[in-house]
Amino acid sequence: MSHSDQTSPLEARKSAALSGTARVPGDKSISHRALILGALAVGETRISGLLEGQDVIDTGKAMRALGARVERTGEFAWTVRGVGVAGFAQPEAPLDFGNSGTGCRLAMGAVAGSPITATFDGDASLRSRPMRRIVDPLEQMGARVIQSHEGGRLPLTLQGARDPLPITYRTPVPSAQIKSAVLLAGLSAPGVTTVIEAEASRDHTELMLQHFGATLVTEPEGAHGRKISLTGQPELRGARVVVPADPSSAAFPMVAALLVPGSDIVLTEVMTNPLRTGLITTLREMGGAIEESETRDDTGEPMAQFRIRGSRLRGVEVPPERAPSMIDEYLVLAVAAAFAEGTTVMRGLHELRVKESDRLEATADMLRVNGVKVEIVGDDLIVEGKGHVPGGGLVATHMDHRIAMSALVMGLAADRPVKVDDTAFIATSFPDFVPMMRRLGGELA
Ligand SMILES: O=C(O)C1=C[C@@H](OP(=O)(O)O)[C@@H](O)[C@H](O)C1
Ligand SMILES: C=C(OP(=O)(O)O)C(=O)O
Repeated sequence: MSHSDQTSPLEARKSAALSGTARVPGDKSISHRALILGALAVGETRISGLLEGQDVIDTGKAMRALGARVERTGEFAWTVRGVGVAGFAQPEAPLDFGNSGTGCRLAMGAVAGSPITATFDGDASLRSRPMRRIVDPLEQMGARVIQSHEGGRLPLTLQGARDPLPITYRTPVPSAQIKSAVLLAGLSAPGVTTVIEAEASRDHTELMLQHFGATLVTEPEGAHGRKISLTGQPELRGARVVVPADPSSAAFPMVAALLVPGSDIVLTEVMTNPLRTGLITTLREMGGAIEESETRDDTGEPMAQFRIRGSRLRGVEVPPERAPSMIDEYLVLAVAAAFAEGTTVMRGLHELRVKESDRLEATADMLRVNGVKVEIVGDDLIVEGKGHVPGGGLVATHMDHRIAMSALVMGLAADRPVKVDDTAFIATSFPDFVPMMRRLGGELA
């Protein structure tokens, strides 16, 4: 992304009651998958509601470089003409995934099942993130790392397998990115590729693979896990994909409306896949007034409308098994916890350390510089809620969109303004965050 050399700070101030109706942009996870499966399918895939954030745009560019035809046909409307399973062309230049772990890791899986060699790269944040977790299973399937930076990090050159082997793989951590990479590579292997996860992670890849014509069976595994078996070498056929609004983006106006007294907002068409709704469960346990209506399930993923009203929140304990269903939402939950009465304990957050930034440390710093008492104990985050937040701090974004948005939400309700050093990365996942929050009444300047 070119914006890493220009920073744009912003300040959020205590705002009057938020009101209005908004639809946040399309879901990021589904948008990446629609482009990648469209590129692996035969025929045309028509996507509506695609997230036009930089992360997804970078995935679209990579699919083009691998031989797919990717075109924008209208606002949030895109078509992809795919090359078929294992049909990727050799890219001429390194594939640049910018800030996006999802785009990069899912594309690695897809490339691992094609007889080509591709170099994967990204910005300084993505270059610092672990890739061994992805290439380990892909090497078991026959792909080979030709070159990588220290510790298996980007830039990394991967040679796809000529004859990929189907494997059974137990993911070492709950991660939809690892699971998806193995399944996408498994598309070109003969026989059944199986992924076993001890805790279920988001299942958009599984649902969309079936929508594109693959045969896949999901069974329960233990108390919270799943076993997913994909039959290899299907003919994927281009399909129509309707992308619902992203619950991870909806989280920001949702928490803002709970925190700013007297607020009353509506968020429409928010995806409600149960593997993504941990934040809503938690905010309701804290006493948040969140009403769901107009639930629909006609486009492959469920969605609903939410009315959110200003609420007095109380501290809660969030169990570790809930983490996969709200992994990207802990930053903004920590903000809600800071405004609650009482202590909130969020358990089992080790995966937060390997996101766009070390989100465990960054969240603690964000709260501390704004006068909130917070502690990290092992993998747990403990926030002492005092019913209000002093604010007045400058928050370091660390190339992480969710830190920037969380800090700005905090500033809308804190006693004194909260400033972030750089808002540029918000464009990776929620390009119209600032104008949308302003339309709802948020004071951002
Ligand atoms: O598969 C996906 O679309 C994603 C999976 C999660 O990452 P992990 O698989 O690393 O947990 C999440 O944090 C990311 O924003 C999107
Ligand atoms: C972790 C995230 O994304 P990614 O892994 O795709 O960079 C996120 O959007 O919060």
